[in-house]
Amino acid sequence: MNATLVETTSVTVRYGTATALDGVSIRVAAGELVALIGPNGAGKTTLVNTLAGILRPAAGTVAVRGRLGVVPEGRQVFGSLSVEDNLQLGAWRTRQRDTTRIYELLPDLRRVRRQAAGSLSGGQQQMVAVGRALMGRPEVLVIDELSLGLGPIVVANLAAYLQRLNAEDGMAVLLIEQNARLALRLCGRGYVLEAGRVVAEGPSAELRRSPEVIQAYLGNPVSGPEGPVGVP
Ligand SMILES: Nc1ncnc2c1ncn2[C@@H]1O[C@H](COP(=O)(O)OP(=O)(O)OP(=O)(O)O)[C@@H](O)[C@H]1O
Repeated sequence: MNATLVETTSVTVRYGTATALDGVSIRVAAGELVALIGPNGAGKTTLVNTLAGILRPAAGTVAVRGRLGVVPEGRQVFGSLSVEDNLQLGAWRTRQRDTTRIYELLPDLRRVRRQAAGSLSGGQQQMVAVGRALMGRPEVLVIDELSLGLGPIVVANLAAYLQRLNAEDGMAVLLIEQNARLALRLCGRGYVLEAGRVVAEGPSAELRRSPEVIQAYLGNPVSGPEGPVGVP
């Protein structure tokens, strides 16, 4: 079994008296693509912020053993800064400021590298957010809603970049998504989070056959092997 990079064990997180995560245990090993799906309010962003160390669990443990990169919900690019400067900010930890590899991976960004990030489309801003996280050379990338507000072609392109990074660099990904169809196609394994609890987990192929998952998230069975992701 590959080394564990990210692991939560029975993690509970509260906002005041409200429990947002209730005994959540998940694991991401080196080289894995892992999906975490769930409806609005399930606790997905709370989990991301807990992994990032922004929130502290009331109970349980969080272990992050590899370099962690985070693409936060809503992208949070610096709108008045150029694309290049946004990417450079991602190098604060490694101080390796060479953006060549990022533009190789995300060639659409090269063309707009001098533009203010705030003037870009939603899809381009999401690429900036991904590129900025990649500048930290993460061993595991946590993405909070890759597909939010983006068209299917942009999402398919971004998914293909993630597959490439996973295949070429062995980067692990924890993909947190409301688009279950996309997440369970892209990732080999997944978790279903509902009302702060993991209610199902396993290989994506099994989750895609689960009547509960089909009813709640997919609408109809999704067949075929994992990726490459076409139209989500
Ligand atoms: N700052 C906060 N203060 C109080 N309650 C919060 C806070 N942030 C989130 N919550 C509550 O915690 C629960 C989980 O919220 P969270 O944002 O983690 O869910 P989510 O799965 O990311 O939802 P979405 O898909 O809508 O972004 C929700 O019931 C939410 O109302």
